[in-house]
Amino acid sequence: MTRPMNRAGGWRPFVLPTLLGVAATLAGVTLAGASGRLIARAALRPEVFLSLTLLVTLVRGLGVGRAGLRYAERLTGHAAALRAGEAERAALFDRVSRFGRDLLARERGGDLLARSGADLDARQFAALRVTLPLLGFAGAALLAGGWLLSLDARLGLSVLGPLLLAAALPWLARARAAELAREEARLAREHGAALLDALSASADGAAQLWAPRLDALNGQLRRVTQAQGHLQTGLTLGREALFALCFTLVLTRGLTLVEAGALGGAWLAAVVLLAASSFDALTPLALVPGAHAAAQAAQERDAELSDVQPAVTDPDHPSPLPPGPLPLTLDGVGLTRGGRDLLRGVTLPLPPGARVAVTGPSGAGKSTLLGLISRDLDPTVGQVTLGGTDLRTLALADLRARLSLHEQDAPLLDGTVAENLRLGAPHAPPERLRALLDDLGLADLPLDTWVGEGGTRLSGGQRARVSLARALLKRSDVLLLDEPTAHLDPDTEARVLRVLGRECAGRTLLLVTHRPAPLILADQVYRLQDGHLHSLPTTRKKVI
Ligand SMILES: Nc1ncnc2c1ncn2[C@@H]1O[C@H](COP(=O)(O)OP(=O)(O)OP(=O)(O)O)[C@@H](O)[C@H]1O
Repeated sequence: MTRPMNRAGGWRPFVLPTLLGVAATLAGVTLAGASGRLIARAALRPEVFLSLTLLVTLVRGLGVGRAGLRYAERLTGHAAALRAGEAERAALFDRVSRFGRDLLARERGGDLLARSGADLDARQFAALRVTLPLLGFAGAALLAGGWLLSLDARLGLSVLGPLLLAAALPWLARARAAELAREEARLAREHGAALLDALSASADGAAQLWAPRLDALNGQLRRVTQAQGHLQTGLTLGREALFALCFTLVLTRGLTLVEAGALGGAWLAAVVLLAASSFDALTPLALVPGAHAAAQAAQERDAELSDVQPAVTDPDHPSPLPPGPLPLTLDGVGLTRGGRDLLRGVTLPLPPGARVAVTGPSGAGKSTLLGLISRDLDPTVGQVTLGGTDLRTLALADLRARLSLHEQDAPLLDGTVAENLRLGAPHAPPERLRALLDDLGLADLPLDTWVGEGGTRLSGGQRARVSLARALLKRSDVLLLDEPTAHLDPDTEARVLRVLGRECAGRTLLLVTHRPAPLILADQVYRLQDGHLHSLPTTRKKVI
């Protein structure tokens, strides 16, 4: 699937900057010609300098006007590109958010970063880096070529021939330039991903394993950059050689015309400078194939993502959810994951206020069971219902508003403790946040503590309790808690369980745990093994 470049903003915002850019190029070419004529006229007959007022004004006007046009082109061009980028960014966020964490199972962090960095840059500036130079050059070639052809056919061809040949050089080198641009983008993504891996593995010394990989990637990137430099040098040399040819041909033909009286001496300088400045308009063309390839590659990567279906999708016409606590039911749920039948015919009724715990061996699918309820994934057979309605027919946002989820690895967002807590309860007063943290044994953790990426600046136990507090603060009907007391010493665990007992009142609780202590919260305990749920006897005691 291909889309026009700068799809989100369309091409219209780039019309004005492109016209301004072309006008600036033409002003430059005309300025060179007019200056040549002026200098030559003034040098040949200084006494008539005053009669050249019109020419002087034109040269001055073009000098100032060209700078003004170029400035306006940059201003409007970048504004248009940034606006297009803004729309692209929003569209990208929309696409990425449909996948949620699934995307990280699909591609690495470095790839994901490239989507919003290099890819976006390549696409949003495509019009300025590709279309504008091409049109600018076409305008310059038409103006210079047209005028010179009208003066003398051979004079015109002396300029147009080398000029078009020089323009063909980047076109001839386009395959190589595209190959290098794509390779550079690929290596930069690889490098970003390897760097993130190395950073996250740095604590256990495993980063050393990445050092040779990073070195190798650096070396490859250097070689690609050198190859790009060589290509550009080759193109520059070719262009200069053709300019030298053009200059010789124009001068030879021009002098012949002057000698024959077909061309005024003062016009010769104008002709030569006009030819020279037409070659200037060629300079940005050398980067066009690379910029075009980079934009195309970015677009292909984007299309690839657009063509992939996320694990769960929002229904087009979601069913409404009645207010108030609703029964949640897993009804004959089967799930095949990674080629394995992880869950088989699992049925679990969770009426409002039910308190259920699930235990079972590692890898049995306990967290996956919670994921089916939060719709991180859908069952292969059977259904999960809320208030009798299949979750797949509910808007994801509606469903998730009814749930609080504490995950096993308790991921926090890079921000303060208070910011993390407020994700669950945006309007909770600081006193409520403080009191809950104190209850959970986090009296020493100030609300303005910066938790770092993923919460890495906190201990495992602190991170788990901040995540738990976030889940509890959210006023939802259903609490899904995955290992709520992991990382805690027995005293702290007992304290946390007391808080949970209090905060779960009137809410449905489904907790997953390997530890015996949290089972005290449950009215019903199940063991998940070999894909089946087995009910276990419970002896629920009062949580102290
Ligand atoms: N994103 C994924 N894609 C494919 N398979 C996955 C994915 N996440 C987990 N699995 C697989 O699903 C199975 C169940 O994982 P799950 O995390 O639900 O087990 P668990 O019972 O919670 O284990 P533990 O007690 O160790 O936390 C595992 O075999 C795992 O490899």
